Amino acid sequence: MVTQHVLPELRPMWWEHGMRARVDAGLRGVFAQLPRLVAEALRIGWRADRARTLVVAFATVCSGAMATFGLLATQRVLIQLFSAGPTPDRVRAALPALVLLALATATRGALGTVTGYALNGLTPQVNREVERRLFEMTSAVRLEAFDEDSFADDMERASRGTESAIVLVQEVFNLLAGVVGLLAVAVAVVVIHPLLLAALLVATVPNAYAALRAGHEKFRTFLAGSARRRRLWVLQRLMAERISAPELRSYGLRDFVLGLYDQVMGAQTTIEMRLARRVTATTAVGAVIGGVALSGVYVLLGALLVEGQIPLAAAATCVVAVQAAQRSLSVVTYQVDRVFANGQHFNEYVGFLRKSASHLPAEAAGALEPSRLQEISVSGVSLRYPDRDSPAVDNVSLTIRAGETVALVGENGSGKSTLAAMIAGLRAPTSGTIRWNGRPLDDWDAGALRRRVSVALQEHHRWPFTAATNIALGDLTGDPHRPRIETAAAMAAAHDMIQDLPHGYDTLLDRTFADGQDLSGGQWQRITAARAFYRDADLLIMDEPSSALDPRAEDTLFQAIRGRQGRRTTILITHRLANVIHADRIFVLHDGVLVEQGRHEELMTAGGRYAQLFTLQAAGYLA
Ligand SMILES: Nc1ncnc2c1ncn2[C@@H]1O[C@H](COP(=O)(O)OP(=O)(O)OP(=O)(O)O)[C@@H](O)[C@H]1O
Repeated sequence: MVTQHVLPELRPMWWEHGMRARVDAGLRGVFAQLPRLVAEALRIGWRADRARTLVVAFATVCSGAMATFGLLATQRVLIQLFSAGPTPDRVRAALPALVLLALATATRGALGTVTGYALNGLTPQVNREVERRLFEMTSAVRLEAFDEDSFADDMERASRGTESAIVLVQEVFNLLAGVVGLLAVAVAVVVIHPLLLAALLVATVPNAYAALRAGHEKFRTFLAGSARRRRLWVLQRLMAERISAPELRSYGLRDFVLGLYDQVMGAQTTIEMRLARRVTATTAVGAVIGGVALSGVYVLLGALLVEGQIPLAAAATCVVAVQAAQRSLSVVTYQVDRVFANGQHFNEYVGFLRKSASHLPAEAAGALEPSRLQEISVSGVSLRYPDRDSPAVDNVSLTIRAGETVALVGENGSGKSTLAAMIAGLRAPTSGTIRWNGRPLDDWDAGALRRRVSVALQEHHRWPFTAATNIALGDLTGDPHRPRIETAAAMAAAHDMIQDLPHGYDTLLDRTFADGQDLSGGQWQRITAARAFYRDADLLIMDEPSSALDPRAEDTLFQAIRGRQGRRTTILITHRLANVIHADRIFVLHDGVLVEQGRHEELMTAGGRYAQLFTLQAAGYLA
């Protein structure tokens, strides 16, 4: 079997975008973008905590100034020590410069501590500010945003981009520290002897260029390995996770998956090894050029010394300066790469926020407080999902009056859930209008309207909270009320089951946490129904509430639903047609179109699609 067919090309991971941008931009592109990224990092820091950002910036620059002082003081010390005269006198003469050197060194150390302290305080604030803005956006966008193929990917990358924000800030300050350090050395060297600046450049620039090129090759290597890492990630999930473990064993898939591993990894490892050799070659060439250049500088210094152009002290200081410059330069080259790559991740975050703004609900045209439900009317409503040729719901019109229990039935994919989601206000129709008490849904205050509707979705979520909280989530307008929670649970046949859990209603329903428990599919479905009952809503929408329930639980649930009839309004979606016999009206959908409607007896007499489905199902029970 060809691996490509089993493990086709996977989507790039979030971090690969930054890497790819780095490789594509090349060295010149990286430098062109640096000023914008530096400005962006400073802006984030400034927004999160002005005082700390100022402290870090000030300490970084001062620390550079101290480096200049330090080098100049070093030279003064050397001049005094190399001057003529008895040794004790020379040491005494060097003392003031030595004190200055010690002071500059100590101040630099102190400034480093101040910078670290301020940055540590800045980190949680930047993280919080950036993350909160993301969550404010992801929890506000319309549901339709999630239908877009790229949305989930963009969000994944954006959420990783939040982690890059503080890294970007820190690295920009590191970069600034490196640049200030370099300038400090340059200033000190010029003050000592202008010619030494040329020597300094010769000794450091070739090495720096080689380091940047090697960095470029390393990025390419990393990128080449990304396909391997993505596949490894998939294979790891298949071979090492709980969810796939039972099937892996029951079908004896171990050798098959290990075979896939060998194929994928064999090819990838060869590519990576080839690139690794190139990185080593570039680094080695860089090191040789750097070494030769440095020897040249030392030869130049020797010549200047011999000809008496510079004093011995200046030559010695220059050696110290070259070493300091090399240290700063390696910081700068490393940070340039890091700032660029993290800047790209952060760009993903900024871009996501910008793009998502187009998915935010329109500012409420009307903010009317909705009145108690009297009637819902659906007029000529259609919805077409993106990338779908035919509409999921096609020109449907119907009316539901307060107190009615109506059922939406039809085969898989006929549009029942989509129609219910539009009635619940979770999705906007592509065309047509849904009215609540005669006014379009958009006229009402969206939050207030939602509070009057309770929805048990087919694809319900398993919230990682206790059983009690899972039910109380149905209505967070007041404090959770235990007797009310238990009543809702009893209506959904969940009460006894919850009491049997190790900590009853206080059992945590998530195995990721210590002491957490998992429930069966049917047990979760009971909790979901209980949550919907807990919200005492005008309109209850239940989408396939009993697909995983045992007959006894199903009976309890439908009794509770029938108990609402005449008092509250219920929309029921189910394939178990025995449960819709008592509905006030049954709407039959087929390929998104409303093809029949009426009471059970009327539809049976009509002998249409509903009658066929019902008879088919009933025959199964009688056989
Ligand atoms: N988010 C989505 N994006 C694209 N197409 C979708 C989406 N949700 C549903 N569809 C498609 O819309 C059509 C109607 O789906 P819907 O879930 O409303 O049907 P249903 O009648 O509730 O089906 P079932 O009985 O299986 O629950 C189907 O063809 C389905 O594939």
